[in-house]
This record gives sequence, C-alpha cells and structure tokens, in this order.
Amino acid sequence: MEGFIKIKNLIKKYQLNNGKGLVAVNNVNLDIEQGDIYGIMGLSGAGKSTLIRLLNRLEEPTSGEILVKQEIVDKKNNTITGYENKNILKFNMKMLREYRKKTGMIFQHFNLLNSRNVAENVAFPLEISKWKKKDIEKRVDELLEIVGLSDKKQNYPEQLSGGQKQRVAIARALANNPKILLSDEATSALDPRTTNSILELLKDINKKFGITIILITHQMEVIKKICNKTAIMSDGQIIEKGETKEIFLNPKTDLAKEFVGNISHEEFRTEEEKKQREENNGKLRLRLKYNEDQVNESYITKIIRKYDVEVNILSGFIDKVGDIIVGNLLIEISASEEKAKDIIEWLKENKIDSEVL
Ligand SMILES: Nc1ncnc2c1ncn2[C@@H]1O[C@H](COP(=O)(O)OP(=O)(O)OP(=O)(O)O)[C@@H](O)[C@H]1O
Repeated sequence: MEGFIKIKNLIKKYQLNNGKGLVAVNNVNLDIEQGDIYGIMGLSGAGKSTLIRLLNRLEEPTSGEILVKQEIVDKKNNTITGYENKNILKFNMKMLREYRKKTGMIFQHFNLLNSRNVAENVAFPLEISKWKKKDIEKRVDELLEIVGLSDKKQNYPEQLSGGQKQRVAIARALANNPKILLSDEATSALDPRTTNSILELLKDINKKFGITIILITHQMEVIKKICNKTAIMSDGQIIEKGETKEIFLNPKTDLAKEFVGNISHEEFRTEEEKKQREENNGKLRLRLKYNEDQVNESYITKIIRKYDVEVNILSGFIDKVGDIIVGNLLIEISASEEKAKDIIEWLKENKIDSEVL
C-alpha cells in the first residue's frame, strides 16, 4: 500500500533565548508505506528526535503537512467504507487523542512508571482508554506473552534489566493496537546482544501485526538489521533516502558513505551477485596518482561504466606539491583478472599513474 504517511515540506524552527532562530527540521519530505520499517539515521543534533516528535505532535511544526492514511468508518454499521489522507496537524484534540492511541512510542530510557509493576505499566494506556478491568487483564496477558515477559508480571521496573524494561515499554506501546510505532533510539542504552533481541522483537511485531515502524538511530547496525528503508539526516535536512539495500550498496552523499563505510554489507547482495564476486578472483587494489588536469575528471565513474565493475574508494586526498596539485586515491576493484589488466592498461593510456598493491 502506498503513501501511508506523507511528510510534506515539514519545518520546525526553535526560537532561542539569544533571539536567534534554529531550524531543527528543515523542509523534510518523506513517503512512508504501510508495513515499512523506516530508519532515520544521523549524527547528534541532526534533528532526528525533533522529526519523530513532530509525527505524534509532541512538538508542533512551524509549517508543512503530515498526511496519514485514515479509515473512513460508517458509524451506523461500524464498517470501514474507504480510506482518506488526513493532515494530522489539522486534528482537533479529540481526533489527536484517537490518532495518538494508534501511534505507539518507545524511548531510549524506557519511560516506565517506577511505582507500578510490569502488568500495571502495560495496563496504563488501557485504563486511560477506559477499558473494563476484565478486558485489561486479558489484554495485558496477551501483550506480555508477545514480548516474552509473562513470568515478570508482578515485578517492578527496578527489578528488570534494560532489555526487559524495553520489552515492557514495547508491550505498553502496543496496548491499543497501534498502526504506527515510533522508536526514539530504543536500543541506544542497551548492550549489543540485548539490542539484537529487541530488534528481532520489533521485526516480529512489524511482520505479525503489520505495524509500520519509524525509528531513529545513530547506529548504522540498527538500520542494517531491520530497516527496509532509510533516510539520512544532516542539519535538519534529509540528504539521502531510499531502500536500505540501495543506500548500503550505492551511498551517494559523503555522510552516507561514512556511515556505511565501516560496516560489511555482504548480505545485501543476491546469491548470484555473491557467486559472481567469488568468480572474480578477489579484488584488485590500486593506488592512483593523477595531476591537476585530471583532478576534476571523474575517472572512477568512467571505469565503473566502461568495465561494469564495482569500485570501492578506500581513501583519497588531494595534495599540493609546490604549485602542483596531485590527487591520490586508494581504490579496490572487484574484477576478473582479465578485466583488471584492461583497467590498468586503460589507466596508462589516460596517463594516470597506477600502482598495484
Ligand atoms: N526545545 C528546543 N529548543 C531549542 N532548540 C532545540 C530544542 N530541541 C532541539 N533543539 C535543537 O535542534 C537541533 C536538533 O536536535 P534533535 O534533538 O532533534 O537532534 P537529534 O538528531 O535527535 O540529536 P541527538 O541524537 O543528539 O538527540 C539541535 O541543534 C538542538 O539543539
């Protein structure tokens, strides 16, 4: 299904005490489909938290639209007769309350109520929704079963590990059968193994209940593990977005390249692609030096197009030797031996100094 959540030209400006303005979210456009696990990645201060808080109006935007697909219900028969996109920024308090019920949220520090035990924490949103006591008990049991904490019903938050606390928070977020789950750095306070188990749980919930998940993180590992789509945020703007696989295999911006750089992404390749890489007899590693006239020429793009190969740039810098500008690039090419020879020959023809490492 398309266009479940459409974020259009969204802007959030803060007025600072010194009188200056700060644009935390700067003209963001995103199209999130139903069933997506959409990851928003960025460095500290990029605007991720602000963006996610705008999605349930914990923050009010300065301008823009957030369109969310809503059911049109025939109240007489209580049947769904169709769907329409509604701008949640135009919702009155009653509509907003209904929307928030269907939009769960989890946080880095869990935000549990310490005076309530596990069952009472999970029951909390149901009490607010005025469920009957009997129904609450049944639903709480269901939810604790989903998150694997049935045996901790009577425990208090202080008796739980970080991972268990996050499971309680997830159960609570799911209580009203939400359609959307917002996750604000939900695994940032957890160790790697617990992180994995929470990510597995989120993936399960997404599959089983068809809940669309929007998660923000500063960990590319999190994106890689569960997100089918990714947006990279910098200085309030989305600078790159698309299928996670595409971003891992062909990052376009320097920031995305940096995020992806240190992480192996072999699993994004198909079996056929993997086999082909094996047949390629490994990789050719070259150090290229080129002069001022050649600096602006995109030789890497030319090599990729001409020889249909994959090139990884391992490092690169432009140096000034006296008045002469010298480019220095370390690259790795996945190519058969034959192709590798052709590439070296082609570099020679183009007077690019190459050294096989
Ligand atoms: N209430 C506020 N008043 C003023 N400025 C704010 C407010 N909230 C956030 N900002 C500023 O907006 C920018 C984006 O902050 P935000 O918390 O959204 O970034 P982030 O990507 O989530 O970073 P982090 O990962 O560190 O939380 C920052 O420069 C921050 O200082």
